Amino acid sequence: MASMSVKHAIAAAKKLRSLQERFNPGGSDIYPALMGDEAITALIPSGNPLSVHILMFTRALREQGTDEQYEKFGRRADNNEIIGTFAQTELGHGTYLRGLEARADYDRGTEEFVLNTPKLSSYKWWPGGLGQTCNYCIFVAQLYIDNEAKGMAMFVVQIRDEETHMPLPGVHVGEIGKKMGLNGVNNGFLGLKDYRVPRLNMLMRHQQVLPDGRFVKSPVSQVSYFPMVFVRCMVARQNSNYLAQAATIATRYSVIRRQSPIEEGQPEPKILEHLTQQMKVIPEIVTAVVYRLAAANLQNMYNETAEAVYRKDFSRLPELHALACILKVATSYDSTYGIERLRQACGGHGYLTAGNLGNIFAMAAPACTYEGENSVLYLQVGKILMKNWSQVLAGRELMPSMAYISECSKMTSFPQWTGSWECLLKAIQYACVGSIRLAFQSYNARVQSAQSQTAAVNYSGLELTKAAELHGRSYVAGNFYQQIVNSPNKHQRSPQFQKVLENMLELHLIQIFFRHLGDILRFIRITEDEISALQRRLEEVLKELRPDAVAITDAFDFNDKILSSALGCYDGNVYERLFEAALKHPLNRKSVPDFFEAHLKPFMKENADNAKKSKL
Ligand SMILES: CCCCCCCCCC/C=C\CCCCCC(=O)SCCNC(=O)CCNC(=O)[C@H](O)C(C)(C)COP(=O)(O)OP(=O)(O)OC[C@H]1O[C@@H](n2cnc3c(N)ncnc32)[C@H](O)[C@@H]1OP(=O)(O)O
Ligand SMILES: Cc1cc2nc3c(=O)[nH]c(=O)nc-3n(C[C@H](O)[C@H](O)[C@H](O)COP(=O)(O)OP(=O)(O)OC[C@H]3O[C@@H](n4cnc5c(N)ncnc54)[C@H](O)[C@@H]3O)c2cc1C
Repeated sequence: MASMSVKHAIAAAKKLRSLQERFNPGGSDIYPALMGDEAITALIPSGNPLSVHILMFTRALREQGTDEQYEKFGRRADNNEIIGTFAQTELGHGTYLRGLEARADYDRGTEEFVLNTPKLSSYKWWPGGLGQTCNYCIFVAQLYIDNEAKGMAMFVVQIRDEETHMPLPGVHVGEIGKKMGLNGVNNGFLGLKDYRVPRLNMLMRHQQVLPDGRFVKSPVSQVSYFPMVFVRCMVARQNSNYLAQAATIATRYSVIRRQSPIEEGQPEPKILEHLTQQMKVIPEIVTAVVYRLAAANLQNMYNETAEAVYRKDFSRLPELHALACILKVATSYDSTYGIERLRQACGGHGYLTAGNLGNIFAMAAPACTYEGENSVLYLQVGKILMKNWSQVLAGRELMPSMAYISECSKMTSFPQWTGSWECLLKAIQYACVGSIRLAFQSYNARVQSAQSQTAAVNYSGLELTKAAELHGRSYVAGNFYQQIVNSPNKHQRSPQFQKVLENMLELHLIQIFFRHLGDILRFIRITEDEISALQRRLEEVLKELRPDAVAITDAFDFNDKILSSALGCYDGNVYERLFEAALKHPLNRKSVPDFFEAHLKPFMKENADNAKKSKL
């Protein structure tokens, strides 16, 4: 499987090169890379062994290395002359970066770094492509000068001979084993023993070690985390894509499959006529659209911030970090749960490999873990919200994506309930700010009672993650509302198209309202009649969107090869394709399976003989 994946990945990387030359000759524009990776990722159901090379290795060389280091390593990596990965996570640590054990000791006598993974737990473990594909990596280690820890640093390390691909002396490298999915990625392990690299193999755009061993600190230590921010932004886009693929499959299947008359004596309807089926499928279509728009916004913010960082302007890093965390978590959680809901909406056939929903789930699910485990990133955002609440209390302005927090903090109570879109959006934001306030009271009380910040974060963790989740909902719903209601190109849309978009906004806001009704009722008084009115509107908007469901998913424009699903094929010949896939199963090559003579027949005969004996 790994070699097949590498073969496909190389073919797509060549396509990527031609895309790059067509779209942006000689440039390093990321979009062809992403499209290439999107195509590679979609066309290789077992995952792309070059993903981390494309998305992290090449970018770290560009963003963390000096111009000279880019010339020496980065250009060859961009040109796929060398293939690398990003080796940060260890067997013993993934989340807690300050606990990483791999070390780099500076030897001023030879102007080299001596790299070691001192214990088994220090082995790098998980990096994509590390097992067999890569001959280089970015090796993340704790930097030591005269045995004094200086923090994390990144090193360009060659791990295999470029001609023979043999591991170099001092390198212990291999595959970590079978996973739930992505088994074409050859995630690997890496141990280094007294492995020496020249001083100039440490990426030094932001921090330096001079020949005499003097250390020049980075102006902003977090800029070394920047490669992770990029992938978090990509996860938001990638996982909204996976959800869109699953929604396309389930929607098409739901208008082919007929089951259970709604009226006695009537013919069996398409299952998408059942209201409960509409509630399983249509909200997922809308969620895919909502996150695709949010991910595009985030991508633009990433590009602007990356350019600013290149100019040593780090001012927008904190906001990008907060948004990248919140969107990576929200899209990976909601897409993973959504794909499973869509699989279940396809009944038994949804469980067949030929439907491909299981594989899409297996591709989407690890995004809840990699690039920052989701609850850890929620806690990270919770901490940032605490800092921002202190700013609110001090009357200071907040970053643009948190401006609503200041506005809501000035409201002494929630205005008269109208049920309008603005009202629903404000309710979600108001509940978020109420949750932030409560979390802050708990957190601050702990800090005031002499608990350390880290301990206070831990013991306030449930409230911090709730506040973070509601902040994510507020940001995503607010972004969708702006794009539908206040977009500058709204007038270019046909009235019919605008109506479909507004129906999607209606559904998204009501769905989020009901999902967080408990959180909202904690801070806002809403009557039973007002809630029942929203229930009616939910049923109504599902009915309104039902006729557009297929057209919206067709607009995602996935061809049959990308969907790779007998349930979601464009021509709708589901049963013929399921049967065709079944007949291809190896067990159907013979009428009598080999195990009959070897196992089943003796087993049945032994039971029959025993039965006869017991009668005698
Ligand atoms: C479909 C189209 C797209 C095409 C396909 C795209 C596919 C994309 C996805 C698939 C690709 C590849 C496959 C998967 C690759 C996966 C690769 C990996 O997993 S790499 C390893 C990832 N590991 C992590 O993410 C580690 C998680 N841990 C952390 O990030 C940090 O430990 C922490 C943030 C949890 C804690 O940071 P720490 O410094 O230890 O401590 P503090 O929390 O106190 O933070 C101090 C200070 O720094 C700020 N901060 C933290 N992180 C960042 C950051 N990233 N950027 C900016 N600022 C940061 C934090 O807010 C604090 O600030 P203060 O002001 O001091 O409070
Ligand atoms: C498919 C895949 C691909 C990957 N690719 C790469 C790669 O290319 N390069 C790379 O370097 N890494 C890679 N990783 C590793 C990935 O980045 C880590 O698995 C991830 O960062 C989580 O760290 P961990 O595995 O140590 O989990 P842990 O941090 O051990 O998490 C276990 C549990 O502990 C909890 N926990 C941890 N810390 C805290 C805390 N402070 N507060 C509360 N709870 C906490 C977590 O929430 C979680 O529930 C990959 C992982 C996967 C699954």
